[in-house]
Amino acid sequence: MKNLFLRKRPAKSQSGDEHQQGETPLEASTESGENTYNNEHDYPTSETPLPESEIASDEVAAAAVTTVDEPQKKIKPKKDMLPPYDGPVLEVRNVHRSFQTGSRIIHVLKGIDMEVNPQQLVMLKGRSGSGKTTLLNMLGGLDQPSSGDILFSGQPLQDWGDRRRTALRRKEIGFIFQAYALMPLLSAWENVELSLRMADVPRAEWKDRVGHCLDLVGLSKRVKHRPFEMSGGEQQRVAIAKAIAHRPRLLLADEPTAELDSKMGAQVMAVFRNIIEVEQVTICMTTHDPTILEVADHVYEMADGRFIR
Ligand SMILES: Nc1ncnc2c1ncn2[C@@H]1O[C@H](COP(=O)(O)OP(=O)(O)OP(=O)(O)O)[C@@H](O)[C@H]1O
Repeated sequence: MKNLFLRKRPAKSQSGDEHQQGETPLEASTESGENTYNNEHDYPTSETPLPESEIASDEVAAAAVTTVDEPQKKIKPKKDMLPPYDGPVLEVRNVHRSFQTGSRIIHVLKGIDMEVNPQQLVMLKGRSGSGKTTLLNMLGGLDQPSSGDILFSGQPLQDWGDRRRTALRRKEIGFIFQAYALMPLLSAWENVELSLRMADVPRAEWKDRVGHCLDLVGLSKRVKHRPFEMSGGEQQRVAIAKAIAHRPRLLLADEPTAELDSKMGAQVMAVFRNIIEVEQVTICMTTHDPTILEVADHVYEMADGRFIR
């Protein structure tokens, strides 16, 4: 596959080795045809490309999936659930996870240590069954370690009750899945709006926020499409808009490009880099795909429940 990413950043392994970087322009196309829908939600939709300093080449400018009509605004993450904290978004210390199936105990995670810093794109790679999803579930408070600590913005999640962890997930974390997880009967706009409803964002803010998020992922002209009327890449970009709508600090993505071809996968990764800048979000994702690793700031490689690099 060609190198297709919008920005060039060194990817570091846990040992600090830097991956070799080449020219990595985003491939010059979008996967969908002309828009046939009008914007009935009355929000801005003109298509000024990213500033020149933000793009790698004219080819990229032609392809930019992240079009905006105003200089992009930096949006500060909410601080309502957590006190201000300058340290890592995630600190994982000697985490183990075992499951009991019948009389058997399966030791899946065997002493994980990691750190995810603000506005980083961190990838977990490894073979099927190595423990990536198990770890990701714990990072998002969906599961608890058998032992060890996970700190979210300095707060020990294991000391929190279920209700507080659920509130944290709703307000501070966005989830993206391999299979998009969109509501099939709702339009792109309504899917993103649903996320704001779930996070108790005041209704008065919905219109601007939904428009902004769909604009950020390059779908301002597809707001009325329902999932089955969109390509896989477009559906995943709606899922990203949905995941960031409530301004989470952390985005967790489980194999977000696994169902996509290389071009659409590259567009998704370009969107990830853009939302890190604009929304100041931090992203941790799993992948099998070696071709997307170079867009990461840091890569952790897992084998049999441990990091090997
Ligand atoms: N709830 C559970 N009960 C028993 N075993 C489990 C449970 N969850 C995960 N496992 C086991 O833990 C191991 C790691 O699973 P996990 O899904 O984390 O791997 P993965 O690296 O994400 O794989 P893939 O890339 O295929 O998604 C597997 O052997 C799996 O069967």
